[in-house]
Amino acid sequence: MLGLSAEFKTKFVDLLGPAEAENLFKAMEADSKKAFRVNSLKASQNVAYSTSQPVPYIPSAYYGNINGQDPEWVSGTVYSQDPAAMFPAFVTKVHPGEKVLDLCAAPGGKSTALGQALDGQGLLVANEINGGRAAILRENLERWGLANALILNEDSQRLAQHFPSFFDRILVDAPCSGEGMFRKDPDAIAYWSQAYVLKCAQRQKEILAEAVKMLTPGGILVYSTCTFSPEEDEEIVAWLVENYGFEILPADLPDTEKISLGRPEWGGGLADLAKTLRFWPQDGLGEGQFVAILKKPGEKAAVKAKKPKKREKGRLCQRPTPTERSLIKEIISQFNLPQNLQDWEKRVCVSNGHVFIPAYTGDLTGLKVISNGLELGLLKKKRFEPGHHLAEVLGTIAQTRVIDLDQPAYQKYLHGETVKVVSNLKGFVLVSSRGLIFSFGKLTGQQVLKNFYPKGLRQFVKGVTND
Ligand SMILES: C[S@@+](CC[C@H](N)C(=O)[O-])C[C@H]1O[C@@H](n2cnc3c(N)ncnc32)[C@H](O)[C@@H]1O
Repeated sequence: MLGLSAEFKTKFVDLLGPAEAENLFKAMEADSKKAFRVNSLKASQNVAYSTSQPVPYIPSAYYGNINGQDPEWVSGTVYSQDPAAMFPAFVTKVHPGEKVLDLCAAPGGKSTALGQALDGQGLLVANEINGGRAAILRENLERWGLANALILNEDSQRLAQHFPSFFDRILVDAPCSGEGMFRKDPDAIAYWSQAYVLKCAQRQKEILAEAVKMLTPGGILVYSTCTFSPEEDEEIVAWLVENYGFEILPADLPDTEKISLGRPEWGGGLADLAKTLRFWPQDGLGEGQFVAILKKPGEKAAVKAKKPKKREKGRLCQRPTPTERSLIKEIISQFNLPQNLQDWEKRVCVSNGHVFIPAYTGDLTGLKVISNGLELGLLKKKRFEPGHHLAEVLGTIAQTRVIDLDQPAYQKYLHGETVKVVSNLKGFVLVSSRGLIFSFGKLTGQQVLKNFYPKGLRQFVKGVTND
């Protein structure tokens, strides 16, 4: 038994009527639905999981459980996600080349989908206010093979000062009272009260007020929560319409019993609230979710990034010396490069030995940057060592310098051991298992594969998310 409070039950009996409320309470007692998305950016999407039960509407998404030790997860070929939580990024309808902000991004389920839709062109800014969660966000985005993401650990107010009217699309997947997560996370039940719902609603308005400033006129704001309370859903959307003149857009999904609509009567009678989406556990698609698509008034105008001052520019991007450049090239040129990295020599920067290709070249002064673009690797004394992020990005196209490990060798490698292999290759190679690239390694003359799987990730192998 979940132990729903009397206050919660009374509230939802009043809202839904006794019969429908009983359906909701019953569904909350059932097992949660598990699903995963397959990463269309990766060269091999050959996953060993069953794909016989697709999630409706979402491309390459299937019901089923995944294991965080499997090469599918470790190589960023799949992401474990609640099926209903796949919809906010899907209905954001990102196009390659756009500037997209995921304002409340960690652990990154929705950011992986937004970045994937950009297909290597344009910019994804993924922001998370909590430092520990921002670090996990970085791991998940790197694993996904995204080279064009700027990851920030900021508060929405400070972000808004840097990016006025800048983004074409913004997703605000807001912190909420989490009623839709009750069956996955019983702690959320203990935490729930009507006072907490109202506190969350206030925080959502504060975050959204900053998001509005960062959206270009005519831009798209997608607002989502994983909660059912109208104070955090329809009422918030009605507030956006009333205070900022947003237009509510339809999601354009074919009718289905598995997706319900927003309730105009729960948001002051605004008829267009019926264009918003509600996912209830009793509808059988996934956990609880609310999604609204909103268009900001005005015509789109091209907005350029704030240029860094000359002094800052030099600090942000120092070009490698000719010697450093040839050390980097010697390694990089051994691998096939995806289209968006062909011109890496023109864009490469060095900062404290870190060699990277920035996703964003505008002014970032004063912002907490977790990572900017693609980290190619590290310059050490007279050598260049390619980084893990690069291995994940190289996994997006076919490669020839690859050592594929069988299951026992793969397990050893994940735990940081060296493994013996039979190969004529020497030096840096990509390492895969079941054909899924997940790391760099270095082959010595003795056919020993030295381990380059990052130490921090070795502990995180079990850390599969399901947000
Ligand atoms: C619902 S979760 C986001 C889940 C995420 N979108 C995903 O799909 O993986 C909300 C996140 O917002 C963060 N958050 C809370 N207040 C914030 C703020 N003012 N600005 C940015 N993020 C915030 C929380 O730490 C939490 O990680």
